[in-house]
Amino acid sequence: MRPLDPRLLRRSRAARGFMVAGGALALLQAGAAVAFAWALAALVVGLIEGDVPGGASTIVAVMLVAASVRALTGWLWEWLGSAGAMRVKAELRDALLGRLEDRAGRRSVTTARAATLLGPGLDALDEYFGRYLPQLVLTAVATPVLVVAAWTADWVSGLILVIVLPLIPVFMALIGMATEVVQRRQWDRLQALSRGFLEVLGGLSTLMVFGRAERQSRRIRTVTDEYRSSTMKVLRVTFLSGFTLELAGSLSVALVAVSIGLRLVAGDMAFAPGLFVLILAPDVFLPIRNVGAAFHSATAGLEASREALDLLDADEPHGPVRGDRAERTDAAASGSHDPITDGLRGGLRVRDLVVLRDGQPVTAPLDLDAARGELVALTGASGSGKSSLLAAMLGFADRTGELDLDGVSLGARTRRLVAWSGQVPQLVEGTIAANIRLGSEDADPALLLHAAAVAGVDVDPGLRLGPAGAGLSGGQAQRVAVARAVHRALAIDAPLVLLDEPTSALDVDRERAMAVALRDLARSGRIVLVATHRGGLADAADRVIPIREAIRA
Ligand SMILES: Nc1ncnc2c1ncn2[C@@H]1O[C@H](COP(=O)(O)OP(=O)(O)OP(=O)(O)O)[C@@H](O)[C@H]1O
Repeated sequence: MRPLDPRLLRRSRAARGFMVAGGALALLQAGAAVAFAWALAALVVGLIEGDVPGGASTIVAVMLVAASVRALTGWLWEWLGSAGAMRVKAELRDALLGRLEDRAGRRSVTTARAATLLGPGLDALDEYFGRYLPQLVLTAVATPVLVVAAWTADWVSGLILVIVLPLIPVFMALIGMATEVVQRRQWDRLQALSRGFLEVLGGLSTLMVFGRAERQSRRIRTVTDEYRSSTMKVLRVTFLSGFTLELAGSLSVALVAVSIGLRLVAGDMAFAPGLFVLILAPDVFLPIRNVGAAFHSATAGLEASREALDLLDADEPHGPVRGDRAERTDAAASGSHDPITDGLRGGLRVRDLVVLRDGQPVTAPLDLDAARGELVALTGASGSGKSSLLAAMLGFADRTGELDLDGVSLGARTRRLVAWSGQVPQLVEGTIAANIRLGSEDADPALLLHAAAVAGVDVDPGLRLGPAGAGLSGGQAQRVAVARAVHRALAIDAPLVLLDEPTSALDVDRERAMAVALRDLARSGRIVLVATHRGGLADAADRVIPIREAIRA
């Protein structure tokens, strides 16, 4: 495990700032340590010899200033550590969220992994920045200054320090190798635990109905036990390595002390430089010993930041064009300046569109043209790819082929132009009105009633829903979700409205009413594209596009 991942410095401005400010603080701290050791040695020797150079009060003042500077730098380190951790976490979270949004719908990053990484994973950077990195910077910057000061006073002690100091990093490297394995195993276990919890929570009612809840609790118990035992293993390695490093540090200081003692007794050395080096020697080893002690509490942060950086550095897939990259390519080819707003012409145009999931085609090639004002129905067998086509239009799934609206390539970057409701209503806790206005809260309040009327919402907009929108029937929830998409379409004047199975839970009369209302919505100057199995909605559409199933290898 590397003590500091250079990618962190490359990626994070805050981390670079931390290192520069830390370097300056370390120099200040080293200077204060040298000044304190010199002043104390001068005072003691002066008092013994009856002649304090410059006067005892001056020396005491120097000692007080040096001690104050050390205390101040200690406090500044605390502040720098927490501020640095906060900023770096925010930067990494921001970058990761951006990357995960690009990757939405990909299986490579599971929800549990993302949640663990973004939450407790990056929180572990507090220890890393708060305790470990300050000591690492001190070791890199202050230790050489202290060694040079000791060498200047007594070259033999300087030489001993130069010989024994590298032993500690060697021990640390050996311990680091052992730690890496146990730490990675523990991180994997934590992720497995989160994954298990998330799956079980998501499907709890199903598991209970099918009598599988007990088996799942046994599974969680097993994973928890494994996590507990791997935590104990990490702790064992931590204690052992702490002991080893303390021993190595103490023996090294003892070596310097013994050599000085022998030479003082033999009269080969003056008392003042000997005392100065003796006072300074523990300070020389202190940062490196602290690095060892803080290393283990920081490894969780190191491991999480490694994973975050791996994810950020992961190569984009080759071959098939990803949603947002397709936009850029198409925009460049058409020479357009603002791919989102320029060149409004021509409605929806789809050529040879194939949606990819995990790099594999899941739809047959599709051609489609739709003009503004049209209600278009995508129909086809279950699994033929209707939802996947909508996902590609939203930039949630990779695709090949051309897909543009009014001459602008559709995908992640144009998502804000599209109003959408999915197959599952996905309502949130709060009032029906808040659910409908979600994301467009500033819109004209009159639009709420308009959208509710289009979607046939007949429940009181002030009614409060429970967590995950609990409190409505399936059909009611579906209509609220459609109302939300319609509200957004009206609020942002979206040229494209995508609705996935908007009438699947409605009776025939309500379906007919919604079909008419959606056609009217289209007539107001937008394309309304619905994926549907229902004849009633398809019959009302201006255009019906049958989706063929992809031929799979
Ligand atoms: N997230 C995903 N990852 C991988 N494959 C997927 C994913 N979602 C869908 N698929 C696959 O893509 C194909 C098309 O699925 P899609 O949901 O688009 O079909 P659909 O026509 O909307 O089906 P339905 O009418 O049942 O909703 C299916 O074979 C499915 O297995």
